[in-house]
Amino acid sequence: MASSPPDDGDEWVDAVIAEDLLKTSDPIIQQYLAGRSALIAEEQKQRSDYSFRQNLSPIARKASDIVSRIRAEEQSSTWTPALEESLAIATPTVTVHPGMMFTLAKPTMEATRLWRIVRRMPKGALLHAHCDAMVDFDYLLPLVLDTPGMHIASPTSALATAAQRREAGVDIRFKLTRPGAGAGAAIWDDENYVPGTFVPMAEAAESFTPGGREGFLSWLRSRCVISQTDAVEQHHGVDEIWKKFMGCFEVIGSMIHYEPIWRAFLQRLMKMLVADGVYWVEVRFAWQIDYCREGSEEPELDYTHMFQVIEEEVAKFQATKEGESFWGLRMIWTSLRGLGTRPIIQNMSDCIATKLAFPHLVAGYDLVGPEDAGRPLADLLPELFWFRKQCAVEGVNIPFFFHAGETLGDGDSTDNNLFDALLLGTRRIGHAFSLYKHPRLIQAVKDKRILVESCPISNEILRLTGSIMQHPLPALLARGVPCALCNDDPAILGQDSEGMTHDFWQALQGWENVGLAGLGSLAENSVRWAAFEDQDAEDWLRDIREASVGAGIKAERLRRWAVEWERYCLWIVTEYGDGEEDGDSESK
Ligand SMILES: O=c1[nH]cnc2c1ncn2[C@@H]1O[C@H](CO)[C@@H](O)[C@H]1O
Repeated sequence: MASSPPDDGDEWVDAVIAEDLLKTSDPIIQQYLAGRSALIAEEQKQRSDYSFRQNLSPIARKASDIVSRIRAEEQSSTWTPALEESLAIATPTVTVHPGMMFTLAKPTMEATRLWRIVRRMPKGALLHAHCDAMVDFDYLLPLVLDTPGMHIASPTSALATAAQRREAGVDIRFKLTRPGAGAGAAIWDDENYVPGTFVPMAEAAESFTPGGREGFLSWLRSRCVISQTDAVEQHHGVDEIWKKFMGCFEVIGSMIHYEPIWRAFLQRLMKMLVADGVYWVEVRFAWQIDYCREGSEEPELDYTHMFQVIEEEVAKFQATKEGESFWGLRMIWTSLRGLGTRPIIQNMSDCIATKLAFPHLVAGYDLVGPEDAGRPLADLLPELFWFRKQCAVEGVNIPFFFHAGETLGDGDSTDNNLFDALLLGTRRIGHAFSLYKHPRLIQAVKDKRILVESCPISNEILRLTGSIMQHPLPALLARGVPCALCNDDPAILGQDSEGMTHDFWQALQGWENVGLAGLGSLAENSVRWAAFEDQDAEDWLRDIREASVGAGIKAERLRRWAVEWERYCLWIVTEYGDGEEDGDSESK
């Protein structure tokens, strides 16, 4: 073949082309294209969002086409190679992955039309998120600082040098003691601070250098979040980022285990979720019993008060105008998987005791912490069988909602957690990042109607994937696995907001096959697989199977969600429709 393009001036070349080349309208090419479309359509039938897509109303179809058009426009106007390259030049230590890294894309993303559209979407239920990491620090840290009686200590050293401020332990708690004036500054002073001494937090903040209160808040924030720099320096690897991540939990955990803060925390969480179109949340939490009531520095002996407060605050929120549409909140009890047998059994007992006292607030049980660091589920079998037996003895039903396969491994013990999660009867799987490598398991997950709680931004920040485009969720959706999107640890990992808009947005802009209908299906799944009430395995599966035509609470909420979805699609059409879309096309 000639390597140079035909010269425009050479008329004979055009003549040869006109003579020899088939036109797109020629039957052979038309036949080819028909076969091609049929093959694509055939494959799309296997998708888990296929039937949702098929059943779109005319308005939803039109909204979906509008969103696809806007997506394509922004793809070519905003998400250009030039933008990627300008970021690569500005940050030479960063590897620019196709699809862009989340924290680099975030400010641009939040200014798009697609953002405004996704923000408004009724997202249903948030099924996978860790309590301490759910409320934004711009709200939380000033609140903690301004709560009377809050003190700060470092158990390891003063917080004088940059290294100490970066690495030393930080403990923030309510204390009755009132040391003499000026004691707050001692924590910044290597000479005079006795490690472990609690000093008044407000005083410490005022005497912080540089910057006083503002400087203090920004330092404290840096101890609670994975910074953009931490997130993009991927050459540091999974273990390094997990070390930073665990350090954040230690700082945050200490400060929210105090009644007034816990109450405000819950209100903020629910308010921000509703504002993001999330009506229901299942919160995983791993608190030791170090929670204190207002005015007390003596930790409670059990979880009763903490759960009492949850009950009160949910009811209080639901009684407000804002909270009218909030369906509620339940907890998924979690133990730290890395602990030994004794503390895990103790924690399981606490779980059962709390379940007996607050059956409606404890939805299930899970194990958390860095999965690659162990212990794997296979190693935890004695504890898990004990738990099951003990639940039976006590007459409670606490189903499993296991994390599994949050790993890059293939056939290692973390990857194999997927087999155990399935065999142990998990109702959903948290992450299931490595599931796409397991054809037999995928079949079983579908047969048993297990939902995958996928957390794409979390997986990216914790270094399992370089960008949304490398994430395996599309492989699961294409194979028909039911999935929901979740935000995992949004306050720590960089979404910086309680809602799920960032994760939904990433899925929409990242994956051509998803589209508005795909997002709708993921949201509908979150409602369909929510644990609204205690159910035995049979009733749980029946409600998932019957979905909105069932008779129970789940069916009723699915119908309510569907009404919101239609209203939302109508809003898209009214706001962004320009008459070009006719709603007849194959919707994505
Ligand atoms: O994505 C995750 N996988 C496993 N464990 C996690 C993840 N995110 C947070 N935690 C763990 O949950 C506890 C707080 O509930 C923390 O110990 C944290 O390490």
